[in-house]
Amino acid sequence: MTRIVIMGGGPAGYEAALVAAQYGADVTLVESDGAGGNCVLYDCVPSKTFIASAGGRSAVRDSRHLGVRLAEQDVEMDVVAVHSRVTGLAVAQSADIGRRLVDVGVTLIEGRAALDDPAPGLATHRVSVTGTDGLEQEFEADVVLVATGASPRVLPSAVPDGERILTWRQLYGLTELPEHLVVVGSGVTGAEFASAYTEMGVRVSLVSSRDRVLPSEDADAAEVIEEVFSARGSSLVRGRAAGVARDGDEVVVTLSDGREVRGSHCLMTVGSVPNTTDIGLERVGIQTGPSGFIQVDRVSRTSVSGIYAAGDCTGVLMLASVAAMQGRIAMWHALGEGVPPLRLRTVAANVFTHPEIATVGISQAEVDAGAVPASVLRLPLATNPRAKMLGLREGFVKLVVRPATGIVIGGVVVAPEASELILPIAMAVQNGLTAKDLAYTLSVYPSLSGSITELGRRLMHLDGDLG
Ligand SMILES: Cc1cc2nc3c(=O)[nH]c(=O)nc-3n(C[C@H](O)[C@H](O)[C@H](O)COP(=O)(O)OP(=O)(O)OC[C@H]3O[C@@H](n4cnc5c(N)ncnc54)[C@H](O)[C@@H]3O)c2cc1C
Ligand SMILES: NC(=O)c1ccc[n+]([C@@H]2O[C@H](COP(=O)([O-])OP(=O)(O)OC[C@H]3O[C@@H](n4cnc5c(N)ncnc54)[C@H](O)[C@@H]3O)[C@@H](O)[C@H]2O)c1
Repeated sequence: MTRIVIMGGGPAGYEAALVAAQYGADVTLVESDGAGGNCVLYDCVPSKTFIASAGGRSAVRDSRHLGVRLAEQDVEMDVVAVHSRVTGLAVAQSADIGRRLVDVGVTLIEGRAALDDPAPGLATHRVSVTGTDGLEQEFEADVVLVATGASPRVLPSAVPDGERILTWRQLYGLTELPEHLVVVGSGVTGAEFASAYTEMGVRVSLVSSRDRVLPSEDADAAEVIEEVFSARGSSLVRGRAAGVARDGDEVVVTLSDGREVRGSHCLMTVGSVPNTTDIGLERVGIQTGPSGFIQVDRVSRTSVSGIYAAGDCTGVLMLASVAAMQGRIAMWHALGEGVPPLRLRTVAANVFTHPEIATVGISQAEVDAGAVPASVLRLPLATNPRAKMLGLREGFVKLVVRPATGIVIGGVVVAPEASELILPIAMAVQNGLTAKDLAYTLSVYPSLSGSITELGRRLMHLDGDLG
């Protein structure tokens, strides 16, 4: 029986464990904080649960246009209830995952694991574990998966104190909503929290070191978010934070050009660093890149035979879905299953702002840069009958289609619940469907997804079939 030790129980680790157990391997999963890892306990799950509460308030505000009379200022956020729902749900989901792992026969150990081979180049590996109870154990393994995730990046000049200068993991300890929140960093994490707090009625200043929020996302989508953000009274401050300090009941964010942004609280969202120190990588000869990420190939192999790595510790698209797939692929590969290498081109991703931004495949930026020949068409949701009925004014659907074949290679949806609407486009990208395939699909009338089939109709001539 193949002995597998998995270090870390986030999506990469626990999904790998489920696959390995299904194949009859002897699986030990070592997790320091709780099954589900950071994803479930501190990052993805808590943030999306928090955002759901913000969405409740937005729904009340947005229903004004529909004739519902309820003053926005009368809708109060019970932040203690919100936070306790967030943490309660995270803990419950972690417990569910833990039970599932034990049910399928995985040995779950609470503790910190490190590679502990006596010398590099051995065929089997050794993992030492320091249990949360202080107990030391050693495990022999034919296969090891390193899935230790990542942690919030801390700037030496802006060290979180857990009271007013916070990482996203410390927000749920607050007993009141911030009066004025300064969010430093306008990547996905920063934009999501800036949006959620804005929707909750908090004044937000978002410090962005780049020309725009969400520099890696579709430019038209980022523009919509910036417009919504300023329409709700929050502000975007362009500049790089050089330091953050407390001044009585205030926080002062000093920008590199000397300007200051003051607020009641500061949320640091300046990225993540991989948890790859003190886990014995150098001992077995595993190389990390300049930022400390473990380098892996598309079947999750590290440079050392028998040791795989998956998820955020590899820096390959830091998403739960990708982490989980890397973990599964590692196990299929290690256990001799024929496995297709990881494909990043078909990953659907979503930014949970209000409205949401969902994307898949080739971006317009790649087309505009000449990297990929394609036609791009955008349809504002304002033209969609269902959007009109719902009173939606912002948002759009965009398709990226190959000329000559009409094959759909990318798309963007900016809409409430864009995360749900992106699936037909993701299926088209995954399966090589054409604009014509979308055009011939009967969507519900009236529906937001009707804009996707309508875009297909407008682009169907690109398949070169003059019929
Ligand atoms: C605020 C935020 C929101 C996000 N929202 C989304 C989202 O909506 N959708 C999405 O797809 N992605 C989202 N992500 C990204 C997603 O959370 C990560 O990609 C995902 O958590 C990666 O999973 P992982 O298994 O690699 O690691 P993690 O979830 O980080 O889990 C790794 C686990 O390993 C443990 N560990 C570390 N070292 C050791 C050791 N030596 N021994 C034992 N255990 C160890 C850690 O404590 C941790 O519990 C979000 C990220 C953030 C920061
Ligand atoms: N909905 C989701 O799927 C979701 C949500 C959150 C995070 N994530 C993933 O997690 C990963 C990390 O995202 P993230 O947003 O936490 O980090 P990030 O590294 O993507 O963004 C951090 C931002 O902070 C900026 N920054 C750094 N130092 C700064 C300074 N001193 N002053 C001002 N700005 C500064 C950077 O320029 C960057 O734009 C991404 O891969 C993301 O996709 C996904």
